[in-house]
Formats: sequence, structure tokens, C-alpha cells
Amino acid sequence: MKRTLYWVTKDLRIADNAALQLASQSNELICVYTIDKKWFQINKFQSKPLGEKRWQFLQACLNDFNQHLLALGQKLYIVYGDTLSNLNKVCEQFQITDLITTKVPGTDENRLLSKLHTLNPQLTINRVDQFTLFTENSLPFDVNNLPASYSKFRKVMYNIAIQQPSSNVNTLPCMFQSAPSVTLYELESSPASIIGRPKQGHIFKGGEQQGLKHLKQYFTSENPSVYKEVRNSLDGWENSSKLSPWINYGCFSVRQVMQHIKHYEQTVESNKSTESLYLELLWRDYFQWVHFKVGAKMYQFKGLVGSAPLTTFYPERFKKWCLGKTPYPLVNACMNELRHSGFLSNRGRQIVASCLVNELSVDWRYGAAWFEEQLIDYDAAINWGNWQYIAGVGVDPRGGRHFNIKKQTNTHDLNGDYQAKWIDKSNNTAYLDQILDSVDASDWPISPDSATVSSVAVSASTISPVSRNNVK
Ligand SMILES: Cc1cc2nc3c(=O)[nH]c(=O)nc-3n(C[C@H](O)[C@H](O)[C@H](O)COP(=O)(O)OP(=O)(O)OC[C@H]3O[C@@H](n4cnc5c(N)ncnc54)[C@H](O)[C@@H]3O)c2cc1C
Repeated sequence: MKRTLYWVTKDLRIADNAALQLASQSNELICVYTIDKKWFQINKFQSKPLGEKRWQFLQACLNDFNQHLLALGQKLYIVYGDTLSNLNKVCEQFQITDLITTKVPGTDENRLLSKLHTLNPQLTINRVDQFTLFTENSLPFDVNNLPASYSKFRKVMYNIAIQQPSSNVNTLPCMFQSAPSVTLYELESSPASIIGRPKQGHIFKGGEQQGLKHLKQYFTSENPSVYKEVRNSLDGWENSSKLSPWINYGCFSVRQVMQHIKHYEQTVESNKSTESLYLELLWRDYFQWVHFKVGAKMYQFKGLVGSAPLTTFYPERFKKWCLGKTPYPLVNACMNELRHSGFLSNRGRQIVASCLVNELSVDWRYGAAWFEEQLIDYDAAINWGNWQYIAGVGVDPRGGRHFNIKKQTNTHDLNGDYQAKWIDKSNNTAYLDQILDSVDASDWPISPDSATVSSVAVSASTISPVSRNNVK
């Protein structure tokens, strides 16, 4: 008799969901999504793990998934609090024999599963390998021998076949008779009203249904044919695929995305742009496997290379960077977009991350944690992996990236349209003076008489010396 707990995490979909397929073979089933109270608390990097924009997106995803489960005679239970004790209570209350969940690289999740197993030694834990393009078994190497750079990984993986998406689940086993005692609430049958949508910027609507609609729209447009030429633009819905928020909550699988790329290549066009899109998905996979391999090192100051960057924590610089109040208008525009909309282009992310590390000499982990709070498409491996890469402590064999802000402004926003769009209209300079005076004026890298805070550029001599390669 299989009494199964399906712990739903980054797999909020019915299609191509091998974990749900496996759960469908149980005798009795309960589907649970855990919301940890820590997600809403300020952490040691002064940010919250879950900000408002992603929380709204997630609620829509949960509602959508619940609708699908209801149609199959099941429902999604949401439990709130301490994840380990909540899962443990569900296991005890229903005498769970099997736990099914999607295998993700997060260190918290993995630690939690081993503790849960210690508390419930009878429990069989099935971690379903479906978060990446390739399963661990299909890698031609052991994860511990993962190639040391992305280019090596790409060479090895390029021609390896990717598994086709699986068929949809049509029936699910019956529910347990009573609701779990830890239930905070059941999702209503009507979709949650989404409040506080950004007035500007891209709108992402959570859930499998909306995700598949967007996936279809992107691949029935001509945008995949020109992706490579436009992907570095700072603005524009059509300049990149905008698939990331749905991929990261598993509203569709990366294999489904790959299927669309292949179909586009077979029926419309196969060119450098369609290849480039695939190569970005491969980057995503690479960061996931790096995270599987290195575990907690993903979040350490010294990163994967084991040597500390020449940066530290300056509260005022960090605060001004978060609020888009640095001396760099392009950086400010990007940070305003991120804060107001929960999204930022890849080039924007690279520019602001480089600025925090190289111009402001701030510990990269504070920036990564701020991104974690703000981004709708936050993913642990991709976010912390990219930050490490820019800070020179990650998988980059060339050691760090420094983006020349003036050059980036001339290349990507010569007419200033993007900066005008995201300028902070409040123009609250009194607020700036207050911060400058009251926090730690001495740590701000502009000498007090050199400029007003809104001036365009800081001369190199006013910046703490940080040796960096690869100024772009
Ligand atoms: C400092 C920094 C932090 C980042 N944090 C995140 C994050 O938390 N979550 C996230 O999904 N992406 C992150 N990225 C990568 C990238 O910026 C986003 O994936 C991309 O902007 C999402 O938009 P898109 O779906 O239109 O991407 P597209 O350009 O259309 O790319 C398609 C897909 O490829 C993958 N991809 C694209 N660029 C990268 C990359 N540089 N590294 C790994 N995978 C990539 C994503 O899954 C993306 O959805 C970060 C990049 C930087 C520089």
C-alpha cells in the first residue's frame, strides 16, 4: 500500500511532469506545497529570500496548478511555517510510505530531505530528475568530474540527445480522508486576485496555462530567428525569450522549451540565433550541475576558487545601489527597473553586478541576495553562479568581469531612452543627503566636494583600487 506525499516544488505543471507521473501510481496521495516562514524574513545579507513580485507570481502558479489538480480529483495543500516540521507532521499524520519530489540542487532542500529521512526511517524518498535538460544518468561523466568551464561542458554535451517530454497525467489516486493538521489554507477554486502589478515594465502572469501561452507565442513569432542579434538589448519584450520565470517554477520544463526550439528549426529556420537560444539553456544546465557538485560553496564569499575578492561590505554604497542612487545613471535605471518590475535584461544584470563589485567594491553576496529578493525569475544556481562569475570567484577561467559603464551606455542606450524610462521621478535629493550624512559618508567613493550625487560618472581615481581583468 503506497501512501504518497508529493512535495511540489519547482514543478508546478501537469505536462511533462515525471514526479506527478510517479505519484499517480500510488494508492493514496496528498500534494503539498510548503511556504517557509524564512522566505519573508530579512537574512544576513539584509534582503528577504522572497520579494513581493515573485510572491505574486508564485501565488498565481499555485492557483493554476491547483485548478489542474482539482480537474483530476486532487487538490494542492499549502502549508506555512517551518518546512521540515510541517513535512514531518504530514508524514506522521498520514503514515506516509513514499515521498516524491523533483530533484533540485538547493542545499537547504537536500539537507531537509536527509533530516526528514532520519525522523522517518521507513520513508522511501524518490527524487525525480527532471529539472534540467539532461538527467544525471545521461551525463557522460560523474557530476564530481563536471568540466571546469562552460565551454568544455558545451563541447561534451552539444550532440547528446535530450529526452522527449513525457505524456500528461490523466488520472490521480484518491486523496486522504482528512486534511492535514498543518494546513494553513486551501487555495480557493477561483484564481487569486493579483494586486500591485508594476505600472511599467514587463508583466509576467504565473502558471502553466499562461506560461504555455507565452511559449507558443514566442515560437510562433519570428523572434527566435533574430534572438542572437537582439538578446543584449536593455529593453523590449521581444528581445529575449522571457521564458525564465516559468522555467524556474517549472510551469513548463526545459525539455518542452527544447522541443519548441527543435520544431522551430525544422519548420521555420535553423540559424545562429536558434542555436544561441539552445546554448543559453545549456548555460542554465551547467549552473545547475555546478550547484549539484559544489553545494554550499555556491554561496560562499570565496566561491569556487577559494580566494577572497578585494571587496567588503559598505552599507551606504549597497543601499544606494539597491535604490538606484549611485553616481551612474545607467546603473540607476537598471536598478529602478528591477525594483519596480521584478525583471532586468541579462545585460542590465551584468552591468549592475559589475558595478557593485568593481566600482563600489561591495561583497558580491549582498548583490546576489538583493537579486534573490527582487527577481521574479530567481533561480539559486543561475543567480549565485552568475554573480560568482562576475565577481571572479566562479566558473570563469578568466577571473571576473568588469563592464565599462560609459561604453555600455554608449552601446546600449546612446539616446538615453532607457534611462529616461526608468529615471526616479521623485528626485528626492534631500533623502540622499540624509543617507550620506547619517550612515557612513566616508565610505562613499565620491569625495564630498567632487560632485553632486547625481553626477554622471566617477573618475577612476576616486574608486578603491580593485584589480580586474576583462574590462568590457
Ligand atoms: C548577475 C546575474 C544574475 C542572474 N540571475 C538569474 C536568476 O536568478 N534566474 C535566471 O533565470 N537567470 C538569471 N540570470 C541569467 C539571465 O539574465 C536570465 O536568465 C535572462 O535575463 C532571463 O530572460 P530570458 O528568459 O528572456 O532569457 P533568454 O536570453 O531568452 O534566455 C533563455 C533562457 O536561457 C537561460 N539563460 C539565459 N541567460 C543565462 C545565463 N546568463 N545563465 C544561465 N542561464 C541563462 C534562462 O533559462 C533563460 O530563460 C542572471 C544573470 C546575471 C548576470
